[in-house]
Amino acid sequence: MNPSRVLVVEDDEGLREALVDTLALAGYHSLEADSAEQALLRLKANTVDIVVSDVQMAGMDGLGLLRSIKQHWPKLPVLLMTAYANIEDAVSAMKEGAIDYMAKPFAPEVLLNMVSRYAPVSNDSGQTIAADEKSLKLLALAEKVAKTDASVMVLGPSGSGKEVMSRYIHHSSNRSDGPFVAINCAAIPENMLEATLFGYEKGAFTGAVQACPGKFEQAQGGTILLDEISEMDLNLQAKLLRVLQEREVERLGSRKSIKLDVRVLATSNRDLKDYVAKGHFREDLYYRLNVFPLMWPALSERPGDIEPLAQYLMERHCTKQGQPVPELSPAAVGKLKQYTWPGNVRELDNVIQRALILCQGHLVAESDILLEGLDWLQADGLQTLLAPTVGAPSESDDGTVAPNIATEQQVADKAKSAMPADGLGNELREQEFSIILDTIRACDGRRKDVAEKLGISPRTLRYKLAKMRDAGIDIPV
Ligand SMILES: Nc1ncnc2c1ncn2[C@@H]1O[C@H](COP(=O)(O)OP(=O)(O)OP(=O)(O)O)[C@@H](O)[C@H]1O
Repeated sequence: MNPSRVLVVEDDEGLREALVDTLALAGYHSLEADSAEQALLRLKANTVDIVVSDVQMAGMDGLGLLRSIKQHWPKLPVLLMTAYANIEDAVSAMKEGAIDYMAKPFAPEVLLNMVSRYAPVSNDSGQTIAADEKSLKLLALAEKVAKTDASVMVLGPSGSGKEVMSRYIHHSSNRSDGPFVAINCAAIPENMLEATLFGYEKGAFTGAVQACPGKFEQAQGGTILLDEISEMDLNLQAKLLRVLQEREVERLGSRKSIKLDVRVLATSNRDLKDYVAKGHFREDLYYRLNVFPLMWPALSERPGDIEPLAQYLMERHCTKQGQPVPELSPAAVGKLKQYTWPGNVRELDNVIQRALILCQGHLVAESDILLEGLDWLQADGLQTLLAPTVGAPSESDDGTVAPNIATEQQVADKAKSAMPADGLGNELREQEFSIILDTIRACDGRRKDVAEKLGISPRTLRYKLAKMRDAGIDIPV
């Protein structure tokens, strides 16, 4: 499941960060460059799937960069960003091989729509690991329902593998040759979700400088996954219901109906029935989506999956980094099996990445398995533990807590890499996370109220929650 890689070239640091955040929320990995010259250096050292570049930059401009890319990497797609006043430049750049352009300012979703046309979010192979009897039974059931065109609602706790399960259904269905289009309803700003789902015509809203098909159209002949559907606002739920009933969609700003041949899957980690009872989710939409409900259990309820999943995750990371795969010692396996995994498979993934950094030689020892809450406090500072094998502190301040020391990149750069050793930064982050958790509880899970109370935008809150989930923290719903 390697995410597609995007090289973002922008000399305005604030805008560059916003672009990278938007792409990260949607599941992309980004490389950054603050000039065309730096972009060329990055391209020499890294493989990327698409370049998103500003046109107006000091030194070599975006057009110069485009020409150089077309000369050295003719197949690499280049998407340009330009100010309105310079649109003519951008249009002539398209003649030179740019795939498209975006006029600034543009909505995050315009960026995501453009990028996703040339670089899918992940090149997932659809591999689903299951060994526990409970999981195997559920997969057999999923396979059965996959052969029908019924809507399926996959329910389960955060990080348990609901998206993996949804992909499994798609790959087992008669639509497996068609596209699988996933959209995270919680990660897209509310005012852009409608345009993202249904598409829009040129001029439908500010920033819609060209027509764009929506996710439903992109999923024609395949499957659409509406991830975290419960986070969709009630007005949009009504519109979605109409699309599902009529099996046709109208782009924003258009009266033309487009017939749909799309299978719909949805996920939620909420108790949706209760959510319906509280008036947050439409009952009619619930029944339309819930034709076949599948409960994907927490990892602790299927302990037989823990060891094979750990093995698979180790192989996944090592293969990606071209490293030999170490063995899990029996004591390490024992420790993994005894833990309760509140953050489910996503937390297991974090633990495995940490273990790969810590392990010496070909065996993952029990002491390489650091579990949140149990080992973090007692580890006497990981810096000490890591000191013999890794170097200087990382510069990154990505809002993660101390446990999230082992990103994939760090595994790659094992010899050079380091955990964030700045204890104060970690403490602050932990405090921030605990304030967020307290506020979620105080607001009874209502994300809008939480954002308001914290004085941050809902989008920033979603970003922070995504980071917390990635760090294996269970977010109350
Ligand atoms: N059965 C599985 N086989 C292989 N990988 C898995 C499996 N289950 C989960 N994973 C991995 O665990 C991580 C989390 O899985 P996924 O995103 O599907 O969870 P989720 O329940 O949809 O999470 P969220 O509720 O936060 O959206 C992913 O990296 C995924 O690859």
